[in-house]
Amino acid sequence: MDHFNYVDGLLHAEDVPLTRIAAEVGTPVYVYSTATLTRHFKLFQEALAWTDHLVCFAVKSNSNLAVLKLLGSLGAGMDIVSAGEYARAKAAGVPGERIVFSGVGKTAAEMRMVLEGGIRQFNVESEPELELLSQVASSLGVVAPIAVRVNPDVDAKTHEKIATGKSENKFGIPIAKARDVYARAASLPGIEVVGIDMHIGSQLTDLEPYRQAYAKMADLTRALRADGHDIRRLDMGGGLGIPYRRDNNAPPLPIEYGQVIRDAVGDLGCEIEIEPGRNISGNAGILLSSVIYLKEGEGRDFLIVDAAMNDLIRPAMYAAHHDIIPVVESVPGASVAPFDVVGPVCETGDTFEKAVQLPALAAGDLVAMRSAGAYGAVMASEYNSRPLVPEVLVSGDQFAVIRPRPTLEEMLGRDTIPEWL
Ligand SMILES: Cc1ncc(COP(=O)(O)O)c(C=O)c1O
Ligand SMILES: N[C@@H](CCCC[NH3+])C(=O)O
Repeated sequence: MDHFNYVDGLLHAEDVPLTRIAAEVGTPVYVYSTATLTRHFKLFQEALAWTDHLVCFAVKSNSNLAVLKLLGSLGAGMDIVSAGEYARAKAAGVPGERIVFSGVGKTAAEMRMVLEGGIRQFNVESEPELELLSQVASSLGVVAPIAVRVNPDVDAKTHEKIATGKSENKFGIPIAKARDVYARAASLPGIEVVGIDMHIGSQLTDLEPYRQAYAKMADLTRALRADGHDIRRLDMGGGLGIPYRRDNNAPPLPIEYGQVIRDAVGDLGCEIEIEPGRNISGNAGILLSSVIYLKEGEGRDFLIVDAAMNDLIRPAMYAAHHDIIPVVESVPGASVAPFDVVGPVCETGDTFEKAVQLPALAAGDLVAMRSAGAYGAVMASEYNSRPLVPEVLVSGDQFAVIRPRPTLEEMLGRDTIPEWL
């Protein structure tokens, strides 16, 4: 359930008609709902209510400070993968003890920064990273709490570019090596083992891969405890999928996912961490866009809109589907026709979807691309020198611009021309 609905034939974000946002902010623009973000976050809290837990929002999915502030104020922790995301989480008021640091390529500078600023745990992804972290922590005279990210060699059954739990993927330490790596970790200065971490992929629509992975995690917990390690936290990763189409079978709910976790590791007495991103932010956002032209092609008609692949790259990058709907609801029974919905960028790949059934639209009419709150704005660029797409947050009948559209002057002002040219 989200909070983007037709009211009297006009698409609203909560109580705000999208026409109002388009008129005041212009298009293209991302629009997020505080009510949906809040609801989705709370569903995860409820799913883990049976135990001590921390829901760490995956900042990569939507890193706007206002979004982080909202979730942080509800009690969310943050899963971060860079110094930039750490700085954002802190700027949004999230304390270090609620931030976990994931990623295969953490640098010494990043380690230093988070050790000085406060961090709940490093999810260590390789032996060289472990050695470097030990050196950095020792040089600062502090102890780095760690979980080792273990690669369980499980097929997450998702798009190959976002599956992370197979042995051929770059992530984590092979599970067969885990006991050796933990032994090494325990022997290193500046390192304290606190738990185990896994993350097998994104947009999972089946719980079975989780079951397989978490069963391996339970076995590993017992083995590591037998080896003398104090495993007290289990980070189960993120990845629970969302419905991108209104009409298909919905993926499992957070409550069902929470039950899978409970069945697998509930008897171990560990604190549970999870790292959902898309499931919280994805359906909490839409990309609002205006029609520029209707163009008749040979055998097909194009709807040329003012959003493009630089604003929402998922269709071009993963052949991903986003429902595209008119902001003025089509009257039941009115004629619809197929349109290829495309942006202005100079690539054929700049196609949101082919043959979308839409009512007759004219230049200036608004459309919304749904399910765009995750991996939308965060993956936007200024390709074709198009200004970075702005973002708006709605709450009830009010809205605020939470990232303004840069002016052309601001964009030009970021480059410098060397004086010797
Ligand atoms: C380590 C880690 N945690 C959490 C996530 C969040 O994934 P999702 O947005 O699919 O929940 C990701 C991305 O797949 C990730 O790499
Ligand atoms: N960017 C991807 C998800 C990546 C998940 C990163 N861990 C997407 O849009 O589906």
